[in-house]
Amino acid sequence: MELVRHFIDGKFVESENGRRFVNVNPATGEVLGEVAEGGKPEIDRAVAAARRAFGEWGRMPVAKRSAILNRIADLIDENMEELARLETLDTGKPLTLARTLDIPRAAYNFRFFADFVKGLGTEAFQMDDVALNYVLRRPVGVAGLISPWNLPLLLLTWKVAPCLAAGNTCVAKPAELTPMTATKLAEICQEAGLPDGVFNVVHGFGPDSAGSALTEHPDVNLISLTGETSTGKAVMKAASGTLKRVAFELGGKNPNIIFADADLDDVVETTVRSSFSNQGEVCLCGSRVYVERPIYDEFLSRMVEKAKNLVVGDPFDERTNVGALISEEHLHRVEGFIERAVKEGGRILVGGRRPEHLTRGYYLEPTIIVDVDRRCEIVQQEVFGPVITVQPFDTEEEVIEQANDTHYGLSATIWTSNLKRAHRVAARLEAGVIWINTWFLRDLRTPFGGMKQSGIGREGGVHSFEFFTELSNVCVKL
Ligand SMILES: NC(=O)C1=CN([C@@H]2O[C@H](COP(=O)(O)OP(=O)(O)OC[C@H]3O[C@@H](n4cnc5c(N)ncnc54)[C@H](O)[C@@H]3O)[C@@H](O)[C@H]2O)C=CC1
Ligand SMILES: O=C(O)/C=C/C=C(\O)C(=O)O
Repeated sequence: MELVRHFIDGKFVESENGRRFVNVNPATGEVLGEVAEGGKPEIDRAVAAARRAFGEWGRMPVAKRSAILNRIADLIDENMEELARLETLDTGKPLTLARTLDIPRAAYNFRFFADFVKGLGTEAFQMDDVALNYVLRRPVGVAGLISPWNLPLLLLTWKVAPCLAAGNTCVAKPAELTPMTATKLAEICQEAGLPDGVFNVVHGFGPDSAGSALTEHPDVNLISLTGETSTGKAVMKAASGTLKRVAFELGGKNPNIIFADADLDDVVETTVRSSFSNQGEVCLCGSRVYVERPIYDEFLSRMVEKAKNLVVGDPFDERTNVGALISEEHLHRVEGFIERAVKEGGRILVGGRRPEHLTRGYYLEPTIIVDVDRRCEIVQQEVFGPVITVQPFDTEEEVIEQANDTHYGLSATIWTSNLKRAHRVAARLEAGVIWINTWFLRDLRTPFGGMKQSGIGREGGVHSFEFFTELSNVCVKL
């Protein structure tokens, strides 16, 4: 792609001051192109355009809005190959994953919310023969949607689709490391007939840039962010000046709890995925693996074997399982976690290095670390890379206590053939999303989000609409 531009009020534009930054392909380290670097002036223009468009879009009949959103979904499907290629160039993720997860889910996000909004109801309460209360639901206004680099189009559309379905307009601020599919989505929105100003994209950085200008803007009503926990804290402060409503999906340090009676073939196959898919750059990855002692050794030997056989390399090669990490800086960050884990007594069973056969790009071998203490940094902090720790446990009580012992609370996985135990453990885990004998199986009607420092609020189904709509109670005296 040549220059990646902003999309403001239906036009692809550069920044007023002409500033740009470079976009790097993490699989090669080569420059892919330049990106317009937005700041306050671009955010001001985009917010003004979104505010102007709000009246007409918010009042449009739901069926008409829904038809436009379904058209966007169709066009995402039609542009599948190009979108998948752009996502792989930007992120370094395997093309096979972009084709099977990221882009199909982006289309489905639009289709799902376009349909869901048509069945959305409200409440009514009768006070005997005295009065009737009914509730009006309406869009809130202009939303700021801030997304991360790991699943760029999937996570951007997870916000844009319900936001627009509810009748709001928005300014999206994609992650600076992965700008391309957001601008392609703008082209698609235009082709689908979305009115100018309803969806705007401003590229740029977070602090002192487009991100902070958006979160501080007095005419933005809502901020939805997916990103790091520390970013959530900064955005909350910035948004407090004008008391914006916020929804945050933040980091995770998710426990994967494996009891001895689980189906080990299934466990190993899925745990390889939940540890290393998308290079471990998924907030839902089960990076802390707890294994009941009787199967600990066998589990480890099978996992090590599988991890060694994963193909790390060129994301465009269909045989590749693990692509490149997002950036050189992130690769150093992940390597730093591994080094400190070893200093704290951890033992690397497999991986821990850059693959020797890859001389450029930001690759890391899938890594399994054992013999770590529960207080080690690697057990407590989100790494966001292809790195897991594995620890044995002896009792249900002990593993629940360890699983809950971080300040995160995003997701958890439980493996057992004893369903009574599975339900009992699930009820005690401090996590917003819990899987039993599976991982990353998503039903978009369900609440999605984190407890503790993993987030504020829930997205999905009616929960997205709770965030993206205002309610007014009307009390009528009978
Ligand atoms: N809970 C969840 O669903 C998910 C959480 N994440 C988390 O995101 C992180 C990886 O993504 P990154 O892009 O590095 O996260 P990040 O927090 O650095 O950036 C996310 C977005 O926020 C923007 N941003 C950063 N600082 C900002 C500020 N002060 N004001 C306004 N905007 C700001 C960035 O430009 C980017 O668009 C991981 O830590 C991961 O846990 C990622 C995906 C999903
Ligand atoms: O399925 C979803 O809606 C979200 C999935 C993944 C994340 O949020 C994440 O990695 O970051």
